[in-house]
Amino acid sequence: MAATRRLSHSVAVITINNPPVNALSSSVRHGLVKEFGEASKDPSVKAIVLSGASGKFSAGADIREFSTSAMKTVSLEDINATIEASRKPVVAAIEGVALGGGLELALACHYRVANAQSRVGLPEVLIGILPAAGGTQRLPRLIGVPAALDVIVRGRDLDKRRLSINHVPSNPNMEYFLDTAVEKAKKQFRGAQAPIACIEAVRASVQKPYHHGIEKERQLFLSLWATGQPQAQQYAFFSERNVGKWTHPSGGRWDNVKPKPVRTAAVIGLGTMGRGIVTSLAKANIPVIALEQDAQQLETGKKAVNALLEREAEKLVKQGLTPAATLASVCFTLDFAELSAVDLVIEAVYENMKLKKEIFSKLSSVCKPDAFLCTNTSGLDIDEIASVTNHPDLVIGTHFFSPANIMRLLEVVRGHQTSLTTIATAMNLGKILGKVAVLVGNCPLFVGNRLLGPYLEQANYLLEDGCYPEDVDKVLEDFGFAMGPFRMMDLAGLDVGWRSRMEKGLTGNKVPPGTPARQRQGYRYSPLPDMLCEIGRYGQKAGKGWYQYEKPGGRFAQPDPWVKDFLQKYRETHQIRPRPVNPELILERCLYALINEGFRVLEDGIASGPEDIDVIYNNGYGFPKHRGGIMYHASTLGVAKVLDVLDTYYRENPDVPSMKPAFLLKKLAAVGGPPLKEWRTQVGSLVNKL
Ligand SMILES: CCCCCCC/C=C/C(=O)SCCNC(=O)CCNC(=O)[C@H](O)C(C)(C)COP(=O)(O)OP(=O)(O)OC[C@H]1O[C@@H](n2cnc3c(N)ncnc32)[C@H](O)[C@@H]1OP(=O)(O)O
Repeated sequence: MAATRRLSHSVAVITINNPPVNALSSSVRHGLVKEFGEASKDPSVKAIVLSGASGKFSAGADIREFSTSAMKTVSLEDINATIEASRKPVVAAIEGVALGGGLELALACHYRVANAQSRVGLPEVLIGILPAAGGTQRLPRLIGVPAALDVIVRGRDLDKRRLSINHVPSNPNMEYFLDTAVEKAKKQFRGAQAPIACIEAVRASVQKPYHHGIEKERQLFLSLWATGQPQAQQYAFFSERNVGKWTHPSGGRWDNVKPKPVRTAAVIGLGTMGRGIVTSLAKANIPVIALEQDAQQLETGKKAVNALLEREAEKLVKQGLTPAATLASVCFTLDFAELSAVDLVIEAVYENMKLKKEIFSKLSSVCKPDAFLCTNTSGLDIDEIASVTNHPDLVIGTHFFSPANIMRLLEVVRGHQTSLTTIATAMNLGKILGKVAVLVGNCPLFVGNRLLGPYLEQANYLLEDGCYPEDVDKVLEDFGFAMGPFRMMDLAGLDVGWRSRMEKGLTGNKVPPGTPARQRQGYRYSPLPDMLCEIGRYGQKAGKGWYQYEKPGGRFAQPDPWVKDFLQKYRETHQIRPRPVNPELILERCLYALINEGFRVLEDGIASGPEDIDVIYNNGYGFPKHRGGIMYHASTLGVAKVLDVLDTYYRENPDVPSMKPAFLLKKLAAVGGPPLKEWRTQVGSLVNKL
């Protein structure tokens, strides 16, 4: 786990060797103590170099050990203290990664050298903890408080050049500076405790001698652990890695099916989604052909892609990296024939089945027979789209999230006939594009958007019952959501859902005459969002929706007196007596609607496990990672409690079927609420509908 070799007789090189990332597991720490002790004692050793095997210094503490007794064995900070106190010079030779405890180890050394490609940072905050092996104490001493806060509280990588050009800044108003940082972190990280603990630990580095600071750092770590947030965030971390290990009921898996290379790709449609997808492919150095239907749209799309690539390039230059993607790797065309040789096509036109089928039928005739055909639909039937092609086995859904060049999530949707190679290729493409790809089954709206339905439904009912958009949004944002449901609807555009409801005959002229305004097929229905769309209040892009904005496309949502008046009149018209709804109830209704649909997705076999749902909702819909995910949160609430609340609500509101407790939820409660990692087994015994 750690071994020593000698250079020039007098230099001992201690190398950490714990594949795949040289995590500082208990065995590594023991190895370091032994090797370092021997090198220190050996009079022929004049200097010690610490390094990592396979081109990686260390990715830090072994996160899997945090909840185990292995943490109680030799502590990293004790090792760091020993290294720092060494009379022989100790040099950290950094390659690859020096993250978290890895960097803290390097900070304890007397000197650090790093190659230009190495990633150096303290990302502990991203898994709910703080750098508690001296990082919050040593880094401010090395680079000053403002720069250290930036690295520690945001979990950012350290900019290597900044270290050399920065002189340690003195700040006459340090307390004010730190208090402001706390306020900012509270707003930015919405309920996450780790960033605040990081700032408090750095505060201790300023106020107290080193050993007091270290003690404060340790206390903060322990109290953070007691909040449960680190466990939740670490579950989210590993879930993101586990979803890559996809399995298929036929026995195909991530490790026994080989993806095909994607050397060239094409994107159909240069709207918002298409532009982002083209940029994403270009960034990954995949030459791409972008196709539009008329010259003007092609030109507009080209300008937009250029602007996105320029922005991406600026970001890289700021990080000291050389941008590889340029407009030169994108070819723009109006001609389908130019797609004849590409390995993979991603269709990204608007959500219309007829149009998508026309395109796929055309692609099937112009593309080479083994080209993979992907659709960026956000919820249409993959099998129906595949049915018009000659090779339905090569058709798959690749649901990107907007902006597609930034958002990390990719839902990979398999149809009934999608081949294993097609799945492997799409999942691998996700990885190449730097996304977290999650394999899901084919059902209306797939996983993420399907979950959104009952959640937004409850949010709308809350307005009917007496709340205002800002009340509901505040509760969910305080819980930690990046955005409440009404701000989110305004951002996405209310017309998207409206058009889909019109197509389904839920609103507009297809609704049978005499249908009550607040009912569809005997169930409760809220026409509120339809009414907003009918008068052009589409949300942010229109300058008004559930909120008002400074201008069309403006970003600052302000509560709108018009909406208040509109809701009051609506309640009067429908003789609804508004009643106060307390924040706990708002949270419960929205959250439990989400959770219940999550259980249904699981029992339908659409997601293969709770982690898949959590990764999708965390990365695509702004669920707070410090709460692990929807399903993880349900497991911490306890399935019995979730069932009880849903049962009560559904008994009182039998006209809201989305709140009828899911069968799987009842089953889990009946078997005593097993831990989340056992839920997959319970689902396995239900019918797999894929
Ligand atoms: C009073 C108490 C005192 C306690 C003091 C503790 C102070 C120190 C704390 C820490 O150091 S916490 C850890 C901080 N480090 C990180 O958060 C880094 C996390 N890892 C990554 O960001 C990435 O994995 C990477 C290192 C950049 C490599 O990325 P890459 O894309 O190349 O590979 P991955 O698929 O992400 O990972 C490969 C493999 O390795 C596992 N893994 C990664 N890091 C860790 C880790 N720190 N501990 C345990 N395991 C780790 C990862 O899960 C993958 O495993 P498999 O999925 O292949 O099984």
